[in-house]
Amino acid sequence: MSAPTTAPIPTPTAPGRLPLIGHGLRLVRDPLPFITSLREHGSVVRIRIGPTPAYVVTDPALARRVLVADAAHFPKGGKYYDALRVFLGDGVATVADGDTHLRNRRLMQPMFSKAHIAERGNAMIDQVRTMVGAWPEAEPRDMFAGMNEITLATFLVAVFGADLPPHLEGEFTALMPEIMRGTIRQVLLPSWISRLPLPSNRAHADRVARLRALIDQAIDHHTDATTPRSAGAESAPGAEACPHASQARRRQPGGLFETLIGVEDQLGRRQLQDEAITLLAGAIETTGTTLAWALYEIAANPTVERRLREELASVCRDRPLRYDDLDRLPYARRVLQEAIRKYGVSWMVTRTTARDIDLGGHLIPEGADVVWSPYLHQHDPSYYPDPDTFDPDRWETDRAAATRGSFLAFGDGRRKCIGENFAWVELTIILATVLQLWPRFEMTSPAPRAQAIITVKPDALTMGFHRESAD
Ligand code: HEM
Repeated sequence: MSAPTTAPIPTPTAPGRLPLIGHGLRLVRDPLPFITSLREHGSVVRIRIGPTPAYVVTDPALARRVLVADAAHFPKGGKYYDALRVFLGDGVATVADGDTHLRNRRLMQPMFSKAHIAERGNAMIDQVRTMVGAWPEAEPRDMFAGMNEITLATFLVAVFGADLPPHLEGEFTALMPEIMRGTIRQVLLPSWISRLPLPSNRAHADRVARLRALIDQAIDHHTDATTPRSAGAESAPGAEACPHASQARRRQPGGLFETLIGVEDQLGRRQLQDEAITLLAGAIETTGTTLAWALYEIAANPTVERRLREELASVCRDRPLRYDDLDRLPYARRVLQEAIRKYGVSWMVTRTTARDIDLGGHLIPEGADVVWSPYLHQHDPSYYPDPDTFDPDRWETDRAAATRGSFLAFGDGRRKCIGENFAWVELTIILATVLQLWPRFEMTSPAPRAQAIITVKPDALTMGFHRESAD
């Protein structure tokens, strides 16, 4: 950060502002065209959400300054995170920047190391095979809801182990969409309305309380299920190199959450609950939406489908997918990356300014909301020619260089997505398993429109799956 040495560049205000609501209506009615249109007006553009100004960063190099180089001056905070905290508590995604965030993030990081995820890989594959294999043939499936269900179940198996009582998974599945809707309501409405004793506010609070109780049961179940080994038991080769080696010796391998339970004395039970809820909220819809879009694009692009199936057949032959196969599926990775690029998945993420600050010559006042948008950058034609075209080959090494650091789907810097490694593993497992178990699938609804709510989701998308291929 540096104080401006010349007069600040005047920051343009986006056109179409209405009295009282500012750009609120455009953000609700057509958020994606609106947010991508801001690039035409400058690299930092002022919008108004109601009476409050917010500064949208349209240049990915400046977004990186916000997230990395000048991150200390652009902390997380503001109304949006206050509303999320009602649901997520002080989990790693919502807790303010500072020592607590750094410490908790450091304690959580080993949970998502490649080695720990690899230990859960085959259990995740089993779970996905069971669910995807049970789909009734040819019956139209709602892909957004269906993919969220699978990502939730896979996440639970990875994090808490394979033997959670079935009622927990069922209740999580029923509660999460309602809670997400209630949370959006609270983010959008003035905070005094969220505090009124309205039936909708009470119902939201009851659901959040129920989710907390379920999470607590999952943690207890996990702790009970992990029995101590006998004193003389051999440890796994290489276990000493792992920072959680003593924990691994004490317990049978369970889920990824084991590493957090191992530091419960440092975090406390309430914090463990907050972290589990945060991970649940961060993990499900992001990956579920990506998969729904990827399958839609595959159904719409026969060449992409053929290349995916050829790659999978060359690696697995006729046997089921194994964890070790995942790194040998580069085309599947490019397809998934392109689905994430084309559809966002996050379209609006916020920071506040800790002081008056110069950003690319624009003076942003202390306490202002600053918006950055992976979706906006990933649709910038100067980095992604023909951005509305689904083109997995743009991620081939020689062409990918042209994106020059503008791919910010997982964020960057100190608040970068902690679940990125996990997301790639889970996405690849689910995509490959659907292709292996269903030789043919097709759209059974008209082409969906992208709808920006929490993630950029399809407004309506159903598909049918068939055991016989077309030829
Ligand atoms: C396609 C999948 C995913 C995408 C595109 C995605 C995207 C993001 C982005 C953009 C951020 C940064 C937000 C910010 O800077 O304010 C983030 C943070 C986060 N993500 Fe993800 N995410 C994905 C999957 C996951 C998964 C699977 C998990 C959990 C297993 C997860 C957990 C989190 C958490 C806890 C944070 C907050 C990190 C912090 O503030 O320190 N995400 N994610």
